[in-house]
Amino acid sequence: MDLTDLLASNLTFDFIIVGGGTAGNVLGNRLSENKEHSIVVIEAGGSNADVLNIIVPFYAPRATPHTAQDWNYTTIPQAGLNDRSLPYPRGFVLGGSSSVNSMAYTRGSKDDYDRFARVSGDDGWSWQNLVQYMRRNERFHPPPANSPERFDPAVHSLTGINSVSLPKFLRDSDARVVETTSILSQEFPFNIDMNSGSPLGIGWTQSTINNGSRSSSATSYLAPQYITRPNLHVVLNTMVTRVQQSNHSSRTGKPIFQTVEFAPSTGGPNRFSLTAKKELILSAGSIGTPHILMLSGIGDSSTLSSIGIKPTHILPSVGRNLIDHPFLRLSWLVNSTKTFDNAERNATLAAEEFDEWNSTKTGPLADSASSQLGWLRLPPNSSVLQNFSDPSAGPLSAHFELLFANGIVGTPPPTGNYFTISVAVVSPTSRGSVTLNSSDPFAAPMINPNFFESDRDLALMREAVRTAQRFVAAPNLADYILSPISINATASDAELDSFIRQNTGSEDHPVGTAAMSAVGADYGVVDPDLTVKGVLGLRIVDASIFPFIPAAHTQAACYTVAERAADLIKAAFN
Ligand SMILES: Cc1cc2nc3c(=O)[nH]c(=O)nc-3n(C[C@H](O)[C@H](O)[C@H](O)COP(=O)(O)OP(=O)(O)OC[C@H]3O[C@@H](n4cnc5c(N)ncnc54)[C@H](O)[C@@H]3O)c2cc1C
Repeated sequence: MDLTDLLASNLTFDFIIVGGGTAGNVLGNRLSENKEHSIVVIEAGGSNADVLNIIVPFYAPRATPHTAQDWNYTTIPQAGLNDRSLPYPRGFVLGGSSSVNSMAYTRGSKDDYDRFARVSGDDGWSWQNLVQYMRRNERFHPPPANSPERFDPAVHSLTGINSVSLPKFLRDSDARVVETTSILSQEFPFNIDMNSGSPLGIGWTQSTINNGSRSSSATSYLAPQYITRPNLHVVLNTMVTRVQQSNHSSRTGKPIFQTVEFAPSTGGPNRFSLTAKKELILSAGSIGTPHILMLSGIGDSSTLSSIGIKPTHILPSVGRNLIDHPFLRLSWLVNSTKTFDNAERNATLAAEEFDEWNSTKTGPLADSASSQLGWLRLPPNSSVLQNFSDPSAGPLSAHFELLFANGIVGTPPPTGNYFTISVAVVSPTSRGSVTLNSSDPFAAPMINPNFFESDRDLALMREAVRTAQRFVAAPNLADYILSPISINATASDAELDSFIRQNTGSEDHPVGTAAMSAVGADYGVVDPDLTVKGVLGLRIVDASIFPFIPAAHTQAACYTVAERAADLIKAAFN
């Protein structure tokens, strides 16, 4: 429904969920399992249906940035990146970032979740206790029985809601990458299944793809059999402008924040409001959630007062602790004509590929761009680890990631064929922020991922690049790799640092801006049950609550958090 339908309906709701994104739609689905509970999900963006750049897996890089499905944010100038500002995509559409992301589905390591449990003091966030929720999320589509060993069946669930699958269309670089894992097995071991809790090594990418089309929280958790539930309502094109105190508890005196104020996403002066009968849940993501909290006066009181927002509840951690993965693409000219650069330059070939996808949901467009991922740690004797303490969650967590692709992701140069290894620092120590310079809810917040604030992250990125350069120097790739188009393996550290600062962007994984901490901690925004500290009626369920960033792409963790949160909410209102 749209806002007009909602206003005309006079409906009331037990649960109001702000943001129909990755986490929000999990909650919409799970909470509406109880027919007695009425739910509304309020989403700022529009429908995901019929948007080809969302549906066709290989078109994912076209879904953002700077599109109608993107919030079109830009970071503030990054001191660590030669003062460049970066595009900072977030899904502005039903399904949120799960509708526009690159679909890699990586849970992360046991250590990542055990650190969540340690810092929150709640063992429910440990790997062992979360596996059941990972399995509720995942509906794995095993490849045909005769395909080569590319996954461990024991790791996967066939009965969850969100489709996950392995690449179906084999690309020219696939066999070369896998062969290198046996030729250089010491440094680049093959990992049969990176979702086992022990991700280290190189293995096949698992992606949120359902028979050749994207699986997002909108296509899975809001599939027709769920969205037609009479107690589940989804309102599109409606921007939540703040949350408001509706009452206070006569028993504890604590303020109750169960009212939400909203407006058409197109803007204008009109404001409407609804009060949840049971709970208001923010699932607006790592940028949207702290933005709404601060607009509501929940945050650091002096900063809020300085931009004319009346503080309503003091929680200085709101918007702090922004953590993201710095990301850099490296490409090499190769001695092969079978890369996906060809179709980017040849309209006839591109049309043929689209026709194949359109008629059978197969072919090169039915998979994402990256068929293998690698999760690697520095060797224990690395000088980086001698100069800095280990920033990872533990010995099972990677320091950096390699993403392999059979061509240039995006627009290639006019001639040549390419192989790409993108690299990312996945155990970063830099911390950034989301702040406001305006009380106008339609003004973008100031986003500062603060890349390379920490020298340790720059040192890790340097090692990641050197590692990718060693990978392409493998003897089996000698007649394949011709020359680097980005940076030479002979570059000095200073030259490499300068290249990194000039070319690094975001892997689009912001987390941590409304972080969970232990009950009674003097920092953090939510308690381990994800309720906002010091108030009643308000909970946060999205990537903003992560206290640390997993050494992984972040959607699987986000789905997992939302699945557990649904159980916590059900338990609280049973
Ligand atoms: C381009 C891109 C590529 C990525 N690639 C991968 C990948 O390959 N693998 C992976 O695991 N992760 C990837 N990620 C990250 C992953 O998608 C996110 O971590 C995850 O989806 C975040 O989920 P969320 O629920 O926290 O937020 P979102 O899914 O972003 O949901 C937030 C929702 O809230 C809505 N909203 C925000 N503010 C308001 C408001 N004021 N009123 C109403 N609605 C509002 C938004 O429109 C959105 O729908 C990528 C992200 C992007 C953007």
